[in-house]
Amino acid sequence: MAAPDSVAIDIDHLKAWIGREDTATDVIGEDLARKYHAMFDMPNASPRHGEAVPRLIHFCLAQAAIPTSGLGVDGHPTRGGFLPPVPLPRRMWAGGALTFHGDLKVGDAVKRISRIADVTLKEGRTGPLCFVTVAHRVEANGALLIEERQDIVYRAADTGGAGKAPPPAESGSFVKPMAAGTPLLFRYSALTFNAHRIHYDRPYATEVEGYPALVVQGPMQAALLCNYATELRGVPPVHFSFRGLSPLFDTDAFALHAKADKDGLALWTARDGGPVSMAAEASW
Ligand SMILES: C/C(=C\C(=O)SCCNC(=O)CCNC(=O)[C@H](O)C(C)(C)COP(=O)(O)OP(=O)(O)OC[C@H]1O[C@@H](n2cnc3c(N)ncnc32)[C@H](O)[C@@H]1OP(=O)(O)O)C(=O)O
Repeated sequence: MAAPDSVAIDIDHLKAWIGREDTATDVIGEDLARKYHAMFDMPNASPRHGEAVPRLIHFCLAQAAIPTSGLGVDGHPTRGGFLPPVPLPRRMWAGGALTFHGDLKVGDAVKRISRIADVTLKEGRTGPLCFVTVAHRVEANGALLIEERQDIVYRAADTGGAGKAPPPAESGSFVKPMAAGTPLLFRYSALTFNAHRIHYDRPYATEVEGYPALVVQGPMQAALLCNYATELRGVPPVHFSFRGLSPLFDTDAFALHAKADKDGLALWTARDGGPVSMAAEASW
């Protein structure tokens, strides 16, 4: 992709999307619960009707069934519908913060109400960044169960200037080695109905967006960390937040790290010898 010298961004036009709403519904089936557990090698391989499902499984729910002809070059729905038409080519999931008011369960009829909460322009070390904040409310059977802030970032085309490498991550008090690998990335993209090509199309990820390999999904790293927090404490967190600090690639061996902090657990992913990729906080 030819990197434009500069991209004109009409932030007032993009801010006109603030307040735009979208509502979608779904039902948590036994099939999804089974596949989600299998994808992450979790115990309880066949959750039954009425059983609680893992935190963050809702990223798989109520995804927009946009016709394939309605996808843009990056595999996401063409911008300018619910999400504003940000003219920067490279989208990433930057982070999020969630409060859980209760458990989602197999069989729940789920409604997600999403609203564009903010659109901001920043200058990062890697160039211009346009953040779109989406506020989601997830209800099941009429009760509010999840309040979520989702941060999406759009970046300029790669110009080869990645900047100074961040320092290596420390090791946690608890460490769980992981291997991403393409089958896991594929399964996560498929279960979330997310066709973003940086996660499965290696020529696109490397030659067009300029990454060294396939990019490990941010929400998947968050889900792995949230599952790890649940495993360490024995109960799922009430508050969970996460922020992507540097990309993680499918070619990396990486680990989940955790340590106690004053509010609960600090968690992070990092490739062996590499910087923090996804930093998270869990509290109960
Ligand atoms: C699914 C899916 C997509 C994905 O899953 S993509 C993979 C997951 N995401 C990532 O791997 C993101 C990793 N993070 C980065 O690559 C960099 O942090 C990023 C976002 C490119 C920004 O790096 P910069 O070095 O250019 O930025 P600075 O650190 O200089 O910060 C500039 C200002 O931006 C704010 N900021 C930075 N990162 C974040 C963040 N993650 N969340 C919120 N805000 C962020 C930072 O605070 C600075 O703000 P000031 O107000 O202080 O200026 C899919 O698409 O569906």
